[in-house]
Amino acid sequence: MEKKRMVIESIYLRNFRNFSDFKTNFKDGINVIYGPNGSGKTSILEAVAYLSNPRSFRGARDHQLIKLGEKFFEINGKILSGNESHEITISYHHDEIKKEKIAYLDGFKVKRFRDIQEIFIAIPFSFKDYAMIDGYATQRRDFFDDIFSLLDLEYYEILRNYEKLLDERNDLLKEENIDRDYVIYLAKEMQPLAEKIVEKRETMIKELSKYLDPMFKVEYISEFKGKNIVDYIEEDIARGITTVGPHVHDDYTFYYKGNPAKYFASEGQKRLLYLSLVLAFRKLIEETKLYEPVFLFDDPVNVLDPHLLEKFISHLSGQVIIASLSPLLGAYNIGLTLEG
Ligand SMILES: Nc1ncnc2c1ncn2[C@@H]1O[C@H](COP(=O)(O)OP(=O)(O)OP(=O)(O)O)[C@@H](O)[C@H]1O
Repeated sequence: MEKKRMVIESIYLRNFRNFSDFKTNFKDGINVIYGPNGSGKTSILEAVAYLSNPRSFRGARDHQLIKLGEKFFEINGKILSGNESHEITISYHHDEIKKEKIAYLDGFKVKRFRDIQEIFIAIPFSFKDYAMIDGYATQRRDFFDDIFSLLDLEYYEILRNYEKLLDERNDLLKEENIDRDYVIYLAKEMQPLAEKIVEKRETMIKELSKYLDPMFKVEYISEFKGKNIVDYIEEDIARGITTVGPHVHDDYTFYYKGNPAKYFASEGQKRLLYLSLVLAFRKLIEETKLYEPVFLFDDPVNVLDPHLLEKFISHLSGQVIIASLSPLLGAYNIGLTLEG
């Protein structure tokens, strides 16, 4: 079956980050948004990604995306999805009276945000994220959770439901008079989801590993596996938080030539490892999905040396949008000034 190629043709931003009113076109193939620090390069990638998955890939809360002093933002994108033209608009309104996020597809209100992903998928990678190799477990979990959510929509749903229950349980555990029965009930609801998360992480890391450069290896270790959330109720009550689950101690370890990358790999090798992960993920999408998404890369030019950058660009196909401090040869360059 022919792949559904996804392309964003233009974007129009209102009150998004530093932009009051901004429009640009994109070409199919490689696009480079270039401009000085603070001109809004990453914000444009963030807006494109938001059209596909309405939350900031930088971890910002929605209200932080609204231009300071304003009460709403709106992102509008013209999309080519296979042979069809579509228009996606997402607006977020935030003031004392209401907080409301609405998505429209071709002028009609969308019931479930994930329906948009049938039309448009844009996958962001921030090359600064290679720091997660040395960083906290939570950064590594977030990195893989994002990737796995794109590879498997069921994983995304399970994770979302688990996190909702977790938030609710953690709020309850902080109360003075804890409703013990309900806290236990929530633990029991969370347990099967937690087990499924671990199972899916194990499967997907195996799949991803097939495409990783053989110099590198990534291992997923779940300390939660075999545990039951409900058994830790006393500790949870004492500490006011859910202390076990795949959100706590589960982690990923990277290896370079058989040794833990964190301690053995040079900075350049860690960057190469990150690049290899990105390309492995890309390959996996190519092999397993019936669509060709748009890839968004923040700052590869700063992180990769010219040789790696060339290698990276030679692997790219489909539509790609890169944020960079300077224009790149052979790309469609979109310049920004500091005013946006
Ligand atoms: N909610 C907001 N309202 C107004 N301005 C904002 C808001 N959020 C961020 N900014 C500003 O928007 C500008 C653009 O930020 P962005 O991270 O997109 O820049 P960039 O071009 O990617 O920079 P760099 O090259 O330094 O990474 C920054 O000056 C930032 O301080």
